[in-house]
Amino acid sequence: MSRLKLGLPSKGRLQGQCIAWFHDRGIAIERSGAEREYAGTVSGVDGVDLVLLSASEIPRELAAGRIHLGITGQDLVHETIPGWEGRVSQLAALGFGRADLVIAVPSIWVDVESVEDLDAVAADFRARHGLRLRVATKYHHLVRDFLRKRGVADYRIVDSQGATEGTVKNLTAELIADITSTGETLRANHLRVLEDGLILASEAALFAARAAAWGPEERETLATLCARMGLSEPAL
Ligand SMILES: Nc1ncnc2c1ncn2[C@@H]1O[C@H](COP(=O)(O)OP(=O)(O)OP(=O)(O)O)[C@@H](O)[C@H]1O
Ligand SMILES: O=P(O)(O)OC[C@H]1O[C@H](OP(=O)(O)OP(=O)(O)O)[C@H](O)[C@@H]1O
Repeated sequence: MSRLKLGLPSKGRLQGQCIAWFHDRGIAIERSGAEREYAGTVSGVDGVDLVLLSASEIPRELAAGRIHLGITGQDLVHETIPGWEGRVSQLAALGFGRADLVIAVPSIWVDVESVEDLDAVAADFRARHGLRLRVATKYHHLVRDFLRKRGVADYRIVDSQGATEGTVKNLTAELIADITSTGETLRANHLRVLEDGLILASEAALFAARAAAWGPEERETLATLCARMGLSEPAL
């Protein structure tokens, strides 16, 4: 029998919340093997194989159709899959893993309150230093789209895959775009979110891959899963 591949985060807070979400719907996800072994089983529904992946790899696996279903953050799907709506279908937003992708500037930039103000800062920075403002982020596509729509063009992206809030202090960027939830990391690093600097309010969501091999058996398993989860079946 062809089996449906379900991709879940391999560790961290998202994994625990995913397992709890399925548990509440009568589906048991159990890690198997050694504590650190990335293997597990799904029971309570037939025909599902578990694939444990880094949250940031799940969008790529969905886009390629190597997994049929996957749970990860909307921010990662929107960032990683160009034209994501054509390649995956969001079955449900799950209400956990909430975080905001925001643009934040040094708190001491008292005159910079909005994205519009950034344009003036960028022009000033260019005039004084002959350089473009540097925005540190791992969300290159989402940040570019957001700033383009708001008419900010005189900047450059500096890639930062972690500890992004530290880049301003380390003088590798003038401002940042990153995920925040409590805001503590921003505050601790003397950064302030622009008043209209929310790029995306993200949460974890269940996605189905359009490119996956949806044979009759996988479709039947999907129908069973959707019924169990109280979701309508996606058109794939
Ligand atoms: N406070 C938070 N900090 C970071 N990510 C958060 C937070 N709250 C929710 N998230 C979400 O969790 C997801 C990232 O999860 P995680 O940190 O496990 O992924 P990752 O960094 O790709 O993991 P890995 O280190 O395995 O590659 C993103 O979708 C993000 O929006
Ligand atoms: O608003 P807060 O509650 O302070 O949370 C936000 C921070 O948490 C995340 O980092 P994480 O610890 O996941 O590590 P990362 O730098 O590798 O993303 C995120 O990148 C922020 O730095």
